[in-house]
Amino acid sequence: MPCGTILLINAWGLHRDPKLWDDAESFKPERFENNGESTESYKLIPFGLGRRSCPGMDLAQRVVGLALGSLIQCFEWERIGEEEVDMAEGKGLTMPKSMPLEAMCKKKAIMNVFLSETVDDCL
Ligand code: HEM
Repeated sequence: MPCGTILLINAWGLHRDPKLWDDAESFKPERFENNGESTESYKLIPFGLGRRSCPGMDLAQRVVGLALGSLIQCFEWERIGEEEVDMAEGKGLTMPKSMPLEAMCKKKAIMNVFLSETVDDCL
């Protein structure tokens, strides 16, 4: 390979390779349970690897977990109809959904306490 060649890693392909993953296309968060202790972690590179990997990785992982956890804890979520959510990928570097996600959410009882306390605190 000539000196100065720019090499791009196909993370999309790597993350779906059936030679690397058991049941590669399925959502199985439990497969990462022991991630920190295993060399398996090098198969998952959403933040890149090495000297130029994402410096915001720790922040992003905390914020995404916190935001997702809050949405699940504070709201009941439902599909808008009987059909499964269409997870087809659209075009683009950031893997947008081809169909926008539409869902219904209803605040859980815990939110009444939270909101009334917040309002009371402001008065
Ligand atoms: C889910 C959220 C995020 C993802 C998936 C992500 C992913 C990435 C990836 C794949 C790279 C390129 C790494 C490489 O070239 O090998 C990168 C670079 C970078 N990211 Fe992130 N990132 C995220 C959030 C953030 C946040 C929150 C910050 C800052 C607060 C950040 C700052 C940067 C910077 C400055 C670079 C360039 C690093 C360099 O070129 O040396 N990122 N990110």
